[in-house]
Amino acid sequence: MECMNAMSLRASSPAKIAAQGFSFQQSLNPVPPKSAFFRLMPQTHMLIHSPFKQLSLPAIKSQQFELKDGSATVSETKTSEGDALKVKEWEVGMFQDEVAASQGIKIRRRPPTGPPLHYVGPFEFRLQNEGNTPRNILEEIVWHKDVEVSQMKEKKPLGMLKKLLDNAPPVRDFIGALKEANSRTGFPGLIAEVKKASPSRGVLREDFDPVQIAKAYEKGGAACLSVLTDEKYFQGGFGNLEAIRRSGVKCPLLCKEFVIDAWQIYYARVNGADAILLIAAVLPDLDIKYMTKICKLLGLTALVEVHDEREMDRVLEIDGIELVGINNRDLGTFKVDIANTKKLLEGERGERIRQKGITVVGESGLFTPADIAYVQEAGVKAVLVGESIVKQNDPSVGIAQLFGKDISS
Ligand SMILES: O=C(O)c1ccccc1NCC(=O)[C@H](O)[C@H](O)COP(=O)(O)O
Repeated sequence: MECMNAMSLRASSPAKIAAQGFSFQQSLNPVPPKSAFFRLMPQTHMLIHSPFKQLSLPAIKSQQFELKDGSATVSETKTSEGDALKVKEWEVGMFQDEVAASQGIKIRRRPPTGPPLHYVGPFEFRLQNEGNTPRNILEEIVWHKDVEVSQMKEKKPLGMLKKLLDNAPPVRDFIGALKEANSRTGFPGLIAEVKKASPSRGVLREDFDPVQIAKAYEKGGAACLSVLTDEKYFQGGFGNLEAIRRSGVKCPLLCKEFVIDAWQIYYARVNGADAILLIAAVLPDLDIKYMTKICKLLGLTALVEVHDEREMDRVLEIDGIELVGINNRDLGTFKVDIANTKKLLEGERGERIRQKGITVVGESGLFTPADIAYVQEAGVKAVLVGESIVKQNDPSVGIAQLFGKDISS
């Protein structure tokens, strides 16, 4: 399929490059893996063409060659400091993807190859190819997030967020609230999701008032709330998180985001989050490790989400993880199967999780008391539920129906 887009390049600046991807690692690790991400390809560089960012053609005068695999390369005839930084930024991206792939992560963090260019008179076109087209919805979300976050960071740099931290509301104990609810009710502690829409289910609730829904959840006995902050794919927002926090709702709040950059953790904290989601299908081990440390530094709980055995095994190798979510939904295909929770908690793996004292959350596709009993039997101490309760006229009644019992007191 042919897609006609103006040629574009990623915007880069030393600050942006420093703030992207590895910045937090550099700040915490005195010896960053320089050799890896400052490795330069001699003479010839592929250019990144972001499908999301249309920027003016920079001052690289280049000659184009088409490779056998269909990707285009250009050889520079003139370089500047800015151009060199763009190359480095691309290399950081490629390095991240290589590391991620070696850990079984299929989600690429950014379009890894530039599309072939075609010239028709004065116009430049590009063809959609495997390299510049997201493979599934999760990859599309992550690529979009990459652009969104760099724009947000320009408006509110980390230094500004750090100053705002002084006035941020105190953090509440997310895991403590789940455990307390579990021992009080005998059911898994409920993380009730404030979600207007999702890519798999479309709009779940037209009359969506996040504060009203949050209050109903609290009244119905939710231990914690999960607030979708992604605007494009879930019709959520940080405004919702902030408004719920300001409304006086006492349940600790999970910022349900697609985190790809440590900056987002600070941003979540400033906007009233008590916990944040880290998705193992997106983040390599080192990112999870350092982001977990940043969460601890800020007092936030990290909910590390896995979907399969390999992701669970990776996460179990990382020290300091206290809360793990097993998503029953495959975020690439949307297939939901609650047996996934059971599968990942069986045998030696389950034993290891218990030994490590990790609290496990069963996530997605829970609709009935039988579903709750099934994942509880499998070993979860908490559940994360969206659709089945957010769709009810009165979400507090929805909670009672989900558990087959009033769990509010
Ligand atoms: O739900 C989706 O369509 C989706 C697509 C891509 C990434 C994440 C997605 N959902 C996040 C979740 O898994 C759910 O919001 C959450 O676990 C609650 O699930 P449910 O109770 O089934 O609404």
